[in-house]
Amino acid sequence: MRLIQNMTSIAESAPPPAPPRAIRMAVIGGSGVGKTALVVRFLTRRFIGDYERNAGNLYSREVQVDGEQVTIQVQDTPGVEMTDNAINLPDHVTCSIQWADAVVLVYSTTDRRSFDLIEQLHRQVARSGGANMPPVILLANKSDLLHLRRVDPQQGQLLASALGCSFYEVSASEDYSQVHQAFHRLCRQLAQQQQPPATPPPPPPATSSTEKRRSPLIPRPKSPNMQDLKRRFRQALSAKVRTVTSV
Ligand SMILES: Nc1nc2c(ncn2[C@@H]2O[C@H](COP(=O)(O)OP(=O)(O)OP(=O)(O)O)[C@@H](O)[C@H]2O)c(=O)[nH]1
Repeated sequence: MRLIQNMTSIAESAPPPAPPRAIRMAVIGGSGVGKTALVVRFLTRRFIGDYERNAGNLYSREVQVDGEQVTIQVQDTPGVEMTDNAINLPDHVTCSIQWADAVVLVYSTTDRRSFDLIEQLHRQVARSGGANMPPVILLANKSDLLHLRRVDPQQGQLLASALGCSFYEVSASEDYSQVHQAFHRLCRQLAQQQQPPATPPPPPPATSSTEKRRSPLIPRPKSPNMQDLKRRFRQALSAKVRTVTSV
């Protein structure tokens, strides 16, 4: 009975399990390129044909990444427009770029203007990330609409290579596996980046040649223990008494 009580109190005092790690992604691109369709497809497997114009919804879902339970937060953003060769970046998009750990840039294969936006959007991400540039992937959506194609796959691939990011041509409406593969790869990339290093960092270099680092093989000098101190104290005292009595 007591054993059971003890076990219960141990179980009660155990710390609660840590919440799953969160991965934050922002999906950015021109208007109507299929940002919402892609996010919903990735998170729910479903393609829903019609959405209201996007005001910037945040989606959240727990998924398995390399065996680890991870919370993915995906920020859908309003479409970016271009006027007179300059992009008009809504505040929501700027904030989402700053917030995100990773960015998904999207254009539509049927919309040349959405493709032309990508370079400038990437520049914004780079400017915002500074030295900590977040990982980016480039998605060319609506690949099923062959008769309406305005951007060749090679052009997308070339642009992605120039920007140093991965490239996927996908169709939110026709192919779940492509969409999943693209987003999932980004999740893995992020999860690996966020892992603490597997090996301990190397020791700092010695500041001068005369300064020697303590080798783990050289034993530390022992500090005297209490027994030892008491013994030495008694010895000193009896020696003193002997000298006093001998005077
Ligand atoms: N054929 C086809 N249509 C798609 C695909 N993806 C999205 N669509 C359609 O494209 C339209 C726009 O899709 P959305 O997901 O609303 O695009 P968005 O980029 O979120 O749009 P905004 O919020 O207005 O910027 C919708 O009618 C979708 O059904 C696709 O892969 N293939």
